[in-house]
Amino acid sequence: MSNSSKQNIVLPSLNIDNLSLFYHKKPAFKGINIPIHGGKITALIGPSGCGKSSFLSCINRLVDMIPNTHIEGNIRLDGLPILGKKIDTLNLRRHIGTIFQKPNPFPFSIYKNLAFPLKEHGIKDKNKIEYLIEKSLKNVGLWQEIKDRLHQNALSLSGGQKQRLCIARALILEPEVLLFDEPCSALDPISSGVVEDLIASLRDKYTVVIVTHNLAQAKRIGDYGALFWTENNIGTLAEFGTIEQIFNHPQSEITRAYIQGIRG
Ligand SMILES: Nc1ncnc2c1ncn2[C@@H]1O[C@H](COP(=O)(O)OP(=O)(O)OP(=O)(O)O)[C@@H](O)[C@H]1O
Repeated sequence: MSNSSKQNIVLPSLNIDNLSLFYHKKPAFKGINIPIHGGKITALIGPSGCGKSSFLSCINRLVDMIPNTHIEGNIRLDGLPILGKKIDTLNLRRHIGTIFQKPNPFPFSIYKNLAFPLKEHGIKDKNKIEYLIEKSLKNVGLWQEIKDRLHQNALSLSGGQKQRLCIARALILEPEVLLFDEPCSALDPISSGVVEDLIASLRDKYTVVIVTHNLAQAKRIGDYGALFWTENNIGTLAEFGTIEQIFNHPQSEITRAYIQGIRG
């Protein structure tokens, strides 16, 4: 689906209902309720260890790969439950792309990095693959920069280019939801700005959830914000609201103190 046609469809929401995650029976977070609005950017903020990354790993079901984990509660994507053993997680991750903190291109060519997920999902037609590679690189503003070096090793790219390639690799499967786990924190300030602008440009085309330690970034690009906190070493949700509410009219004393840099 092209980005222009995406603008005409309703993007899926994610409903997080009383979600708890346990590692080896110990809760990482408990009782999280968040409505993640379709086509908007929801920024997850909060101190280290309060469960933000673990929360993302429940949405994309990467948590299934960690032994001795247990989830309680529900996550619904466009109303459909996505937890449970019967869900085809490979197919789910076609709809929910993830971009990690450290740009992690595979150690082979730029072309193969982008062709790999397509082949994994059964797309083998060379013309279609080349069309989708060009489209996804254009979507992240990389096409002009690297169109003449598609067969060079992706590890030869700069840090910012690598991260944009990883975003292109997520976009190539045409997901509706994108999860970003501190996508700028390993980048220099200029590359960080380029990637941040790119994420902001995805608003209205994808449902975006971003974990960031950079409060200014959350304020700049978020539509909604969720402050995670810890009580007795267990993650909780201190507050969810519009970014305007979180930063200018917080309802919780914890949020007020965290935003002002007094706590956390
Ligand atoms: N694979 C794991 N096995 C056991 N415990 C884990 C695992 N991953 C995370 N945890 C624990 O779960 C809690 C939440 O960690 P998580 O990384 O989700 O927090 P975070 O808010 O994303 O932190 P940061 O901002 O530092 O990335 C922590 O106590 C952490 O030690």
